[in-house]
Amino acid sequence: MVSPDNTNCLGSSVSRAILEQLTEALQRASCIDHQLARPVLRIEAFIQDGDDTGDDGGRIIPNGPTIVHSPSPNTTPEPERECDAVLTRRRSLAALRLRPQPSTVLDDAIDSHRRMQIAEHNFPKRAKTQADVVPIPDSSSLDKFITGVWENIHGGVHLEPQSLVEQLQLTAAAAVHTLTEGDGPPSLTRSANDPVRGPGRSQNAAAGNPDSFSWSNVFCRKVTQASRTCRSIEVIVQAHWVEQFDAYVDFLAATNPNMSLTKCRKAALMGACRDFEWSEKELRNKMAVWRGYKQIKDAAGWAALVFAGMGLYRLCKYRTDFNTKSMERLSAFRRRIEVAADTLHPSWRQLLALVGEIPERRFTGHPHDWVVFPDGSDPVPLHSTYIKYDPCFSFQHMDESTIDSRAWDNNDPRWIPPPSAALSLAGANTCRACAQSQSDDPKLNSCFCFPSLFGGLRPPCPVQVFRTPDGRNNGLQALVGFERGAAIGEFVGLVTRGIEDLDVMESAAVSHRPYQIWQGRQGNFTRFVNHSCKPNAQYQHFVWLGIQRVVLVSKGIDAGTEITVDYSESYWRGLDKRCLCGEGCCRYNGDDRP
Ligand SMILES: C[S@@+](CC[C@H](N)C(=O)[O-])C[C@H]1O[C@@H](n2cnc3c(N)ncnc32)[C@H](O)[C@@H]1O
Repeated sequence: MVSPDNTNCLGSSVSRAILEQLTEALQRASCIDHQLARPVLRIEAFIQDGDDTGDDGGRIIPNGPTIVHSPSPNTTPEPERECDAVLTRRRSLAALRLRPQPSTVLDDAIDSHRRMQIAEHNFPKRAKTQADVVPIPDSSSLDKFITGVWENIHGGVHLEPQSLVEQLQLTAAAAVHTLTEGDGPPSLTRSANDPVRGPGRSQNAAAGNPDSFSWSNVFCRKVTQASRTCRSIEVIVQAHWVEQFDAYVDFLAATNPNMSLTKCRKAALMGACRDFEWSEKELRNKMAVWRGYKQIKDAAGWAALVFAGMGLYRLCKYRTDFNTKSMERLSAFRRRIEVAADTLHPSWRQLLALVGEIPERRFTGHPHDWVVFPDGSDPVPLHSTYIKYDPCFSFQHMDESTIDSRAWDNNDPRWIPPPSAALSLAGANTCRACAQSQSDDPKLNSCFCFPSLFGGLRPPCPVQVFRTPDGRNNGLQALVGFERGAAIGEFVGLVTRGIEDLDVMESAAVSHRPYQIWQGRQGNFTRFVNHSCKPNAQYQHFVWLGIQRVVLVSKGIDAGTEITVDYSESYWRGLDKRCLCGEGCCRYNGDDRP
């Protein structure tokens, strides 16, 4: 506790220091009245634990005008004094400081590049981080592992065994060009001890030129892909080795009936140690992890191992989620992972030739040509799930809408004129949401409202068409989480008009020219999004290069949940169907519906 004397001392010290520090701070910040219309002075105060010697050695903390009650200065050597200064700051008894101006400019800049700025009434904004919000528990190691697999399959991983050979060739080419300058591919870097050019000439003369940069990009991509392929090969070979080890132990046991199983294992292990040239401890440690790889393979198949992310080693080393229930859960993903791997990476199975498996592709076509089952049953072809409704069912998957020429004479009804003279002066391809310029060329594009859809590559979306268990036929499931405000996909199909009594998206770029987007025969995965009275996504207009698009935007979706939207009142009105969303707030499940 602080004694009355000390309190008095502290009081006068505080007042004096406040005046001194305020004067100093206000002098330094004299520019305030030029920048602010109505400047307000804010002062923060805090009291911390500290010693109560009563010594009024007020010192200024370097990062703000502050008064601190601290021990008197000492005479220790420099380095120790520095430590002491840190200690002094930590042990401060009381302090006051001017509150820094919030950096609004910086915050705005970050926001505008990440998310579209949309009118409050219809855009799912990012969730606010509030202190009183109940924290979402971290997903389990197994969930993280599964998410990692989906991200790799739908991300930039390319598993081409051929890339290993290419890597060797490219590395050799680069090595040659590190020594000889001129013809062939440009070299990447020069070492400071370059034997040809001598020390001091560390930079490649060609560095910075576009050809060199482009070649460097390709080289880096190929080496990264080759390394990724090597990593996949490593884990499948190690999982396979554990199978070989177990088989050898069985062989020893069968051929040596007098040997106990433990002795057989030991014999096999010692033989392996000799060949690996590792100690028993080293091999045992490695084997424990490799056995984890084998268990993952047994449950979720080779594809889960091949496309595993960085979490695989951790999962297998610490085995936090290795129990029967988890492995059963994992096995429900086996076929689903295969569908995605086979359709998006048709040559991945070639890697399995290394472990004696027949690399035959099981699922062909488009990833959404298959309907998967959450319980892990075998996926079925998409058309088979519509035969009973439409014997002639067919569906063409496409990434861009097509214009029905009979309805629109190839004049895209989604075109909208620039909204104002000011914007048109800024450029016809200026984004209406972020005011940045839009281009399909990533080098020229500056609009990052929906970067996964517009202005760069459009990677495959991590979603699967799944069989609903409750009579809604198929639905769309998110394989990874989509944060609030993130684009899931564009609603694409046939841009037409005049369709009646079929599910269509009604829209209008200019009020007198309504159009419809019909997904009955062609479109993308958004065709499988069901209605919910408590949806986790919604459709949103977005103008890209002067053409109105309809974007499916997340309102916050967890991995593994069904993606739903609200079809709206006008869809259900007069329709001879009941809503099966199952939500407590369901508006269209009874006879009393409008
Ligand atoms: C755009 S499709 C959605 C995908 C559809 N479930 C399928 O298998 O093709 C719309 C149709 O799905 C069904 N549907 C979607 N949401 C539903 C819901 N909440 N309750 C009942 N049926 C629904 C209706 O048959 C509707 O006509």
